[in-house]
Amino acid sequence: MSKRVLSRASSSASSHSSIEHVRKRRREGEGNQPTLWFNPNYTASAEDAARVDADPPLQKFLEAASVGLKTVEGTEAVVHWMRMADLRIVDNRALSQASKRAREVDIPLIVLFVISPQDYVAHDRGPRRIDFVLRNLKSIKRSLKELNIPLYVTTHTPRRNLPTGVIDLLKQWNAKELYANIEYEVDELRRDIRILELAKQEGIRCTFIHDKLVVEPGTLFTQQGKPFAVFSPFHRRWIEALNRNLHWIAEASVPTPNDYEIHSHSSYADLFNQEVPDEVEGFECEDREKMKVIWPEGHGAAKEMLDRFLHTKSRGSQLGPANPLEEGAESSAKASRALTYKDKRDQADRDTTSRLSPYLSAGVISCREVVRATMELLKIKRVESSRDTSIGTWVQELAWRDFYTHIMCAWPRVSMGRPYQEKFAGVKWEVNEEHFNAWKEGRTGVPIVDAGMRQMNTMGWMHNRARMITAMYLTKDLMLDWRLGERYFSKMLIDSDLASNNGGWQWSSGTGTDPQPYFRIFNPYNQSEKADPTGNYIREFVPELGGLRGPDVHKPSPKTAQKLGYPLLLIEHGKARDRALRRYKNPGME
Ligand SMILES: Cc1cc2nc3c(=O)[nH]c(=O)nc-3n(C[C@H](O)[C@H](O)[C@H](O)COP(=O)(O)OP(=O)(O)OC[C@H]3O[C@@H](n4cnc5c(N)ncnc54)[C@H](O)[C@@H]3O)c2cc1C
Repeated sequence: MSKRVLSRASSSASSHSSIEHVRKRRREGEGNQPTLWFNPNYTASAEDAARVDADPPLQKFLEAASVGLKTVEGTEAVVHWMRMADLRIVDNRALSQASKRAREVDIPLIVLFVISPQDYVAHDRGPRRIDFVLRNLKSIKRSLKELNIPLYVTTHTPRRNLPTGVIDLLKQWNAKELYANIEYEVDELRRDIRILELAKQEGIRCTFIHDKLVVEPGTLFTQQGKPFAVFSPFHRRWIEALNRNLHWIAEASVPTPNDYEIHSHSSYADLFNQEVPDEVEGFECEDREKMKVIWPEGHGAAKEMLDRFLHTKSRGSQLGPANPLEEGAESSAKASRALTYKDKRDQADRDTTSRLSPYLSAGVISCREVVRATMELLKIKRVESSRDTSIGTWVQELAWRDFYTHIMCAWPRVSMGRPYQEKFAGVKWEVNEEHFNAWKEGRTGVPIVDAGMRQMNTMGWMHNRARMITAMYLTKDLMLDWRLGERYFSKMLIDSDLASNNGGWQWSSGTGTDPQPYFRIFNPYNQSEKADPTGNYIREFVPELGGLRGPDVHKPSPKTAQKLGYPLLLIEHGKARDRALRRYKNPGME
């Protein structure tokens, strides 16, 4: 097992001191290769995490933003800084406001995107996610050009002086107005606090806007005035507050075109000629052509996928790596996947869910637009989010998306490699590279686990139920550290989102906010029958078992497995379950 994997595979006191040691030696940007010779801290100490929780970066950022400059003079352009989670022109709040401001003072609008490879390393981003960003940027660049708005894409390393780089660009363009949507991750908030400081010194006004979520963080509180740590009461407040404030999901206007003269402007005309790179060094996407077919870029594609989810029924043909916009789906509202979601969503053997997560994670479509679409479908004037209806159940998933980002903002420790429930920091994990590799490659001998992992390796996406099953198998059956799985998912998923991924992993490992304690341990075989009643999911992704029918496909006997060249079990579920219960009950003990 590599040193890096080992260092994250244990949270004992001795391994902490070795992490500290490595941390001291490896400083950001150290060495001569600025892009790749960079090793961020993966696991904060309990003390550091507690300090950050006590004074969360979002709070500090909002305070810094509130004392920023209110007026500026002599600006020649307005800049919208587009980020990793707002890659769209339609219904983009900061872009819309930047455009309004540019029209108000009759100056051009410039859109900026900064590729920051060290941030991608720090967040365990994978090549598919980065490639998806680049593909979307190319599409946005074309659309913005039709509005005479340049999109300027630049690459910056090291990340520690990225704020200076951005402010220098603004100075170069004589732009004293900067607009951006807020990114809620700890590193990004700290970066933006620095931007605010530098901007103030340089007479630049910054406007940061909430855009990622349906309900912004810091809006919902318990009766005791605390952030919610449990989903059900959070969700009750979420839907109640949303229906009282429907303007929260109002559409932001599309940007107004710049004057055509910008194409002959001495400083800005060249910005149109600069190309979006095809790839980022260190993040070359080997299966790009396949990803382009399964996950076509652009708001138009996202909108079409949403429409199909709302108006067409699920198809077995969409089970694997297929083009989601293929012709042939029957169009009938009654057969809509959205209207059968409540009963069918856990089924992985058809495209029962929307598959919009890559688009929502990268902000190719706004979460507000998808909520509005559910209201239009039902022809209602309020948001439906009850568990009793299919649309309501689907909207509730969007509330989960909000919830996990709210959790990260209130308890930033979770994104610093710490469990939400600190008492589980000492749980004894196995260190077993062979088992970890078998899990990653889908060779555990448990068909539903292997199908899920192979689906992600093939498609860059995994069905939600399979994510839960595979994550729980890693942490409770193989007893391997949840952070190893979190990191592997993040690198492989095209929809990787720090808050949702972390929330999903901490839910599955029992270290998170979930009131159900650690002793919820999935039986993977029972789960398999529910998630894959036809067995088609397993047969699609585990071709060795393609000829099996009935219960055998969920649990082939050792003799059958051997005959078919399918791996034998790594561990027996009953024994693994006992071990997990023992270790969670007594953190630190064998
Ligand atoms: C271990 C684990 C890791 C995960 N990692 C990610 C991740 O990196 N990025 C990500 O977007 N989702 C993640 N999820 C949540 C969920 O699995 C995916 O959002 C969902 O499978 C995407 O498919 P869909 O778009 O068809 O979802 P639908 O069922 O159509 O749901 C609609 C949207 O709601 C949101 N959503 C649905 N379920 C969840 C959930 N449990 N938590 C948060 N948001 C949700 C997504 O934005 C999704 O696109 C993870 C879940 C687990 C258990």
